[in-house]
Amino acid sequence: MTSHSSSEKDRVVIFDTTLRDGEQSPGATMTHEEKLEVAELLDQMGVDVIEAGFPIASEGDFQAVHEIAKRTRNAVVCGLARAAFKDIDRCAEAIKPASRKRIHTFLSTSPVHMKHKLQKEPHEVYEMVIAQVTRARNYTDDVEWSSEDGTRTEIDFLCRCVEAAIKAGATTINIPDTVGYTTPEEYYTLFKTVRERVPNSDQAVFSVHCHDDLGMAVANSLAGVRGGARQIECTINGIGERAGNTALEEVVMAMKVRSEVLPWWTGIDATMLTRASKLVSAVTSFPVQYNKAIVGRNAFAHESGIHQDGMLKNAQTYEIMTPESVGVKQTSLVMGKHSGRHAFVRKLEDLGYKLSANQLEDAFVRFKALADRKKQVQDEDIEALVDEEIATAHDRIKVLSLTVIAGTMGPQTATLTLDIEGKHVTTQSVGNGPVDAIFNAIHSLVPHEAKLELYQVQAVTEGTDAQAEVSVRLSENGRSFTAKAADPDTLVASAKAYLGALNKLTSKRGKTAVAEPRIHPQHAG
Ligand SMILES: CC(=O)SCCNC(=O)CCNC(=O)[C@H](O)C(C)(C)COP(=O)(O)OP(=O)(O)OC[C@H]1O[C@@H](n2cnc3c(N)ncnc32)[C@H](O)[C@@H]1OP(=O)(O)O
Ligand SMILES: CC(C)C(=O)C(=O)O
Repeated sequence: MTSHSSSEKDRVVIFDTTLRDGEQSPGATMTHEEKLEVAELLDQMGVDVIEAGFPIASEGDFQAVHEIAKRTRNAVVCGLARAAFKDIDRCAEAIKPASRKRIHTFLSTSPVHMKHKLQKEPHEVYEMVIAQVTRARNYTDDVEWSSEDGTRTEIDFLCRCVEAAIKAGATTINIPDTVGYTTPEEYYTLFKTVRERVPNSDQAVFSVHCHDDLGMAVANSLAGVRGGARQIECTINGIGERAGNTALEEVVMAMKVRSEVLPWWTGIDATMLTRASKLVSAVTSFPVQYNKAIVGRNAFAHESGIHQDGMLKNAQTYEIMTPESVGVKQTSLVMGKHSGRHAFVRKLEDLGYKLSANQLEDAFVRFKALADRKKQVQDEDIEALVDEEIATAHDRIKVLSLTVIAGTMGPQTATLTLDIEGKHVTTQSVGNGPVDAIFNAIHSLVPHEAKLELYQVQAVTEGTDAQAEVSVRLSENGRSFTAKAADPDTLVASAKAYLGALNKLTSKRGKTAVAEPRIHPQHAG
C-alpha cells in the first residue's frame, strides 16, 4: 500500500448516485426517511456530490431532494432533469435550499436513442442541449450535462454537443456508458479524444458514469479517469439500473491501494465504507453478495488452512488492504473443512482452551469430521466439541457405531456397538421411539440400575444442520450424574450423553459391568 499523490490535478470528484440511479434498480425503492439517512452518511463520509433524486419523477422524489438540500452540510446536492424546462424548473425548486447545488440535465446523443426513443433529428437534439443548459444556468452556476448513451454516439456529433454544452455554461460534462457496452481501452480513448478535440474542454470537469452489464464498470471508470475525467459517478454496493453502476467502495479503494498505478485520490473516508454498504443494503433490502469486493462478508474472511496459516504469520500474505481501512473490525478466520491445525490452535486459544498434544489431535480429527458434515463450524460448535473431548478423555465406555431405524413403520430399532475398556460389544434393541431404543441398547450392554432423570435436547447454533446438544441426568442410590454431548445427529448425541452420565456413574462405582457381546433383536430394556 502506498500513499496517494496530493496534487489537486489528481483529485477525483466522487458523485454518488445511490439515491437516483441506485434507486432505479427494480425493487430498491427507499422511503423518505431512509433517503435522508443515506444522504447524511454520504455527506459524512466525504462524497463530493450527492445526486439526491429526479424531482420531476414524483412528489415523493421532489420532497426527498428538497429535504436533503436543506440538511446537507458539505456535499453539493444535485437533482436530475431531462432536457425539458418543466424538469429543470422543478429540479431547481427542489435543490433551492442547498448551500451548494447542481442541476444535472441529460439528453441522448446516440443514433439509436435519437431516432427511436426521442424521435428527434440530431440538429434538434443539438439545439435542445444549448437551450436546456442555458435554462439550468439561470438557477445555478453548477450545471452538469450528460450525453446519454455517450459511448454509442458518433464522435463528431458528441464533440459538437460537448462544445455547445460548455459554451452554454455546463461546468461538468458527463459521458455515460449508459448500457455498459464500452471497454477500458475504448473509454480511455473516448475521453482523450473528446478532450483533445473540443476547443473549450478545459472549462469543464469531465465525468464517467458506467454501468456493469459486462462487469467492467469499475475498470471502465478508472480508464476514463486515465483519459482525463476527474469525476466518477458511482453508487454504494454498485446498485443501479439493470446490472448496476460502478461501486463507490471499489473505485475508491482501487485508487488507494494501487496508487502507484492509479495515481488519483478522493476525499472519501474509506473507514465508513462498510457502514455505508450495510445501511444501503438494509434500506433497499438488497443483500450484498458474500464475495463482493471490499464490503462482502467474505472480503476479509479466510477458511483455507494454508491461507489461515499465512495470515497468522503475516497478514500481508493474503490481504492487500487492512480490514480496518474500510471499517471492518478484524479479519476473520472461518473454521471449516479447509482449515488446518494452525488456525484450529489459534481458535482454541481465542476461546480460552489449552489442550494437551493428544487432546488437540483428537479434537482436530473430530473437528474435521464435523466440518465435513456441517456447512459452517461456529465457535459454539468447537466449544461443544472440545468440552466433550475434555469430559470424555478418560471415559471407559465409548460409542463406536450406531444405526437407528426410525419412522412410521416401526419398531424403532437401535444397533449399537460400544468400546468398553477396549472390548467391542454389539447389540440391537427396540424401543418406544428411537431414543428409547438406543437407551435400551446401552442398558443391555452396560447393565445398571440408574434412573433417567433428565433428557433434554437443544440446538448449539441455528439452521437445520446445527449440532444438537443433548443433556442426560442419571441417578443411582441418591447420587445424580449429568453429562452433555453434541453432534449434528441428535440420536448420536443422545447415545453419547447417556454414556457420558453412565461413565461418571461407573467411575464413582469403580468398575464397569459389561454384558456379553450379543445381538438382542427383541430387547426392550
Ligand atoms: C439513463 C437514465 O438513467 S435516465 C433516468 C431514468 N430514470 C427514470 O426514468 C426515473 C423517473 N422517470 C419518471 O418518473 C418518468 O419516466 C418521468 C416522470 C420522467 C416521465 O414520465 P412520462 O411523462 O409519463 O413519460 P415516459 O416515462 O412514459 O416517457 C419518457 C418521455 O421522456 C422523453 N425523454 C427521455 N429522455 C429525455 C430527455 N433526456 N430529455 C427530454 N425528453 C426525454 C421520452 O422521449 C418520452 O417522451 P414522449 O412522451 O414524448 O414519448
Ligand atoms: C442520466 C444518465 C447520466 C444516466 O444515468 C445514464 O446514462 O446511465
